[in-house]
Amino acid sequence: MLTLDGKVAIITGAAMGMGKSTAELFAELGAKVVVADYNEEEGNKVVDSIKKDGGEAAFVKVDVSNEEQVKHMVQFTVDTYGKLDVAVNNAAITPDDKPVAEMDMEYYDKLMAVDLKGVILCMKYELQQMEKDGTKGSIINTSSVSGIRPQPGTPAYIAAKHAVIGVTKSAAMDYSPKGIRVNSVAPGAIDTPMLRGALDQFGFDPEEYAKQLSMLNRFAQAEEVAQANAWLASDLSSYVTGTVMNVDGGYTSM
Ligand SMILES: NC(=O)C1=CN([C@@H]2O[C@H](COP(=O)(O)OP(=O)(O)OC[C@H]3O[C@@H](n4cnc5c(N)ncnc54)[C@H](O)[C@@H]3O)[C@@H](O)[C@H]2O)C=CC1
Ligand SMILES: CC(=O)C(C)=O
Repeated sequence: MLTLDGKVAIITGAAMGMGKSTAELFAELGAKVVVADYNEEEGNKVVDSIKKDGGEAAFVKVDVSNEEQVKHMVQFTVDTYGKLDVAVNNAAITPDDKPVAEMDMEYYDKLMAVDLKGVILCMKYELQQMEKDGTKGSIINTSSVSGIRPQPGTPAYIAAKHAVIGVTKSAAMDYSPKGIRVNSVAPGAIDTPMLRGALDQFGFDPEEYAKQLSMLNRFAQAEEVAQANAWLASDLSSYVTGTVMNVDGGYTSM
């Protein structure tokens, strides 16, 4: 049976979207959850709702692009729940919206700092903690179908999401001998505030876009990505490391 009973998990970007659904599902499956986000108000609402449903959760404010704050996030987790077993490095900002020759380099720097450096910083301190404690943990980094099969006009996001897959494989290679598994998840079109924002930005019709981006002809709900995260976090995936799990309704096979 899939259970996260007894595990302590950090989920970044857990105030909204897939991070929120992942935090809620992990708590339902028995994990103690650290909801990590820079949106304090929404993050605390997620904690309150988990606690109301009988789960265990705590909020920590973090900007994942800030090394000191990421270090604090991991220390907070250990101070609050005594250890760290699982991390879902999911926080990211919205894709850019112009081809390379028109790139806004200020937004490029901002996006890279959150969507790539943020994932690396989180792994750095999570791995240090797991190594120190001898924990055979599981780390899941959120990439995207954009890390495999690019969409037009989003070069910075595509670069970051490809690199998330690369750095996941690098960490898997270095830390699997210690029993720490590192995988990435590549969501397709998932109905979250980020996707709705991107559709607005490009003026795409949601119904048409869903058909183009999925064999199933629909957007996924955030819970459907949370389910993949839960499996990778659990002992049921004990022989899986260094992989990319596509949760995209078949898009990358179309
Ligand atoms: N929605 C979609 O269709 C897809 C999303 N993704 C990826 O899935 C992940 C989650 O995306 P969504 O749930 O759609 O996004 P969302 O925009 O709904 O939620 C992102 C969360 O990250 C937080 N966040 C942003 N920057 C942060 C920072 N610097 N430090 C801490 N927290 C920060 C936000 O406050 C928010 O709670 C992201 O990595 C995204 O790139 C990948 C493929 C498709
Ligand atoms: C937001 C995102 O990652 C998409 C639409 O690929």
